[in-house]
Amino acid sequence: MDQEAIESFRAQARLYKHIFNYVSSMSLKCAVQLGIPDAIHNHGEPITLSELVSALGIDPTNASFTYRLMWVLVHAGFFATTKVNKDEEKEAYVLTPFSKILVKEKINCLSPFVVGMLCPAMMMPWQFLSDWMQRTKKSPFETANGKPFWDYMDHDPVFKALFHDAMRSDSQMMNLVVKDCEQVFEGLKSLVDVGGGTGTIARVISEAYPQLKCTVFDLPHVVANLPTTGNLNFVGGDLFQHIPSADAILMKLVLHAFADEECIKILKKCREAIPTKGEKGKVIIIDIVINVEKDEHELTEAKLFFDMLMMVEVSGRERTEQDWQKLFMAAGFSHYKLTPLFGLRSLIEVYP
Ligand SMILES: C[S@@+](CC[C@H](N)C(=O)[O-])C[C@H]1O[C@@H](n2cnc3c(N)ncnc32)[C@H](O)[C@@H]1O
Ligand SMILES: O=c1cc(-c2ccc(O)cc2)oc2c(O)c(O)ccc12
Repeated sequence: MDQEAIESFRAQARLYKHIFNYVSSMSLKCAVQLGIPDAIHNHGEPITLSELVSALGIDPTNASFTYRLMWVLVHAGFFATTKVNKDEEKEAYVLTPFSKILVKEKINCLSPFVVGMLCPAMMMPWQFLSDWMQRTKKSPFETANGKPFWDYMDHDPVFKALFHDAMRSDSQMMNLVVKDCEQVFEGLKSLVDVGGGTGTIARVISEAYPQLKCTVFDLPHVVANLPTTGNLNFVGGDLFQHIPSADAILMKLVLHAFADEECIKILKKCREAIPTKGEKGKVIIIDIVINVEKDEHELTEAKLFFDMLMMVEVSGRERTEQDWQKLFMAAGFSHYKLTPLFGLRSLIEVYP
């Protein structure tokens, strides 16, 4: 075979891998729905195929399907295999760092994120992306689901629960870093978590800093019936209309859902809500900052995926540090301090 033909076949294999990347994500979703990470964890030692099939309540005649699912997931690194004992040929499955964060009893379990992000309402909009770019005014999400993201959520309780569970599980990971953020919260008496959802991150902060009065501010249907506990309370409203006053405003994964002009409006409202004189008064943003030069290839790829996700679902975008700086200055802020956190997010303190 000549060089050109060899290259074409290599390119074909790479192309097919990309075309069928969804097989990897959907197989992972299937594993989470079946409870495979929990079954392996609860077994307490490497689990053989027949033990796994039995633990999952799968009909033994379907064991070969489970074997093939595990084959692709082991190949992708979600699980690993080990020999049951040195002399035996028999293999058994174990968790890897990837699947350890899918075990339900772990505080940082991301299983709800897998199921929520891969639900039909989130997947269908991708079918309308090229159409939207060429001619449609409605966002891909609206074309696919009949309503814009937040309106649709108000009318579909199943989607609402899936999405908020996904965001809650993503926020739980913040437990791992909040204790390292003392200098961000020290000296503050009050904080409003704008677009704080059902209050996961505010609850973590209010427990870590009992002197801090924390308010979660979100759409009325999101915070309806959420009770005040200790130093944590909930207020419903629209962030474009009015933001409650406090020493600091927190916005985690909120601004990336909006276009630049909307972000400037929101930031101006935040500036009105905090003290603009003296030591206190800042906006704390936890969001993605794209840094192609500094980040590893895989991290940039994940951030670019989120950029596409924001475009398709809510007409938002992820930003570089320069993009963020422009927004802060346009909204009348004077300076900011950017601290990269672990994983995808950075923490930005923005001052009047
Ligand atoms: C991606 S979620 C982030 C939730 C939470 N901050 C977190 O990180 O888990 C964005 C939140 O913004 C809220 N939101 C969207 N539009 C809003 C508006 N106009 N006024 C108030 N909250 C809004 C949504 O209800 C949602 O809870
Ligand atoms: O569908 C999403 C996903 C996110 C999201 C979740 C977790 C991360 O670490 C980054 C991004 O954020 C969203 C969002 O802010 C929004 O307004 C709508 C949809 C999503």
